[in-house]
Amino acid sequence: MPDIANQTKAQTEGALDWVGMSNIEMPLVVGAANEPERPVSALVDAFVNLKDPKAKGIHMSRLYLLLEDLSNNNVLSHQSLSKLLHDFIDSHEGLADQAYVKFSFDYHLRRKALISKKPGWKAYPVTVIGRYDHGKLYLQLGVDVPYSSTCPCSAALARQLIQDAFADQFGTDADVDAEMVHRWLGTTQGIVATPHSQRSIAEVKVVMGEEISELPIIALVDAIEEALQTPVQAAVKREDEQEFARLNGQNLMFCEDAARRLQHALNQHKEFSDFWVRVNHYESLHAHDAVSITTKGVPGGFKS
Ligand SMILES: Nc1nc2c(ncn2[C@@H]2O[C@H](COP(=O)(O)OP(=O)(O)OP(=O)(O)O)[C@@H](O)[C@H]2O)c(=O)[nH]1
Repeated sequence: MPDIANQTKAQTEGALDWVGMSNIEMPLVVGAANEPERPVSALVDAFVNLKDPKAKGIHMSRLYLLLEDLSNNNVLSHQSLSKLLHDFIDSHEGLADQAYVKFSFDYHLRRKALISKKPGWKAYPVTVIGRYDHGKLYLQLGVDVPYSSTCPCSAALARQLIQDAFADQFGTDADVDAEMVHRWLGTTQGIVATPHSQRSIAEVKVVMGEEISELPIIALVDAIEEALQTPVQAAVKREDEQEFARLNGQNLMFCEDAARRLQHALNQHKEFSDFWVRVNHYESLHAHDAVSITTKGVPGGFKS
């Protein structure tokens, strides 16, 4: 059989940064810290550099078959990722000395309701990137976390309308009957305006330091949800919805507030040597989004 990659030379010579395959469909078993191993349906990007300017091309099938082996016989973990990248390079002796792989999948977690504690599934889009670069291993974990954000400005404007409605109803200096006020507060006129809120998504990427041996997916999701306080819910009874309303009211957030909360929380996690955060508030006031971006500020690290 003709073997173009091995037997012919490049028509135009030149080294290439990355060559490989994108969007390979593949089932995988994911091994994350503090969770049982879990099957997922992944899309995979696999690349090596082509350092020989005269070589016709890389051997895509070798990368594919190494991924096949991971899919069938192993679990996606820190260790298997590191081995995979080394195998990518070993399979391209003389052609490549750098390797890159990216796995994208939804990772389902059981999350408990706020008060009733009823469990429900939530799917978190996760990316795991591994790169073997000039003898150094680089591992990145990314997750998108949906949450609710209520506008602090809108809340203040709504409070003012409520104060005005109160003055209209009871006057400003008369003695008021507490029982009447209590009853009035329970009517639509008592809460005459409500602030707007929106479903929002925090996109977070972290670089995993060398001390991390298991994928910290749950720790990262927990850190983000703990910082924001208003993650979207799965199973919801009325007591849970009421608690969600209270949490929204007590955690009013511009996109700047959300990004700063995440910045502060991720700075506490020393095992993440770098981070990048993009907060997207899909506004209900506007047809456009409010966005803020921040990084840890590591020299040579993530850029906004
Ligand atoms: N390098 C390269 N291969 C491509 C591309 N598009 C499709 N292929 C195909 O990928 C297939 C696998 O290539 P190789 O890994 O070299 O296959 P092989 O020669 O059977 O495998 P080895 O014996 O391990 O070298 C070949 O049939 C190529 O034609 C491309 O853009 N670049």
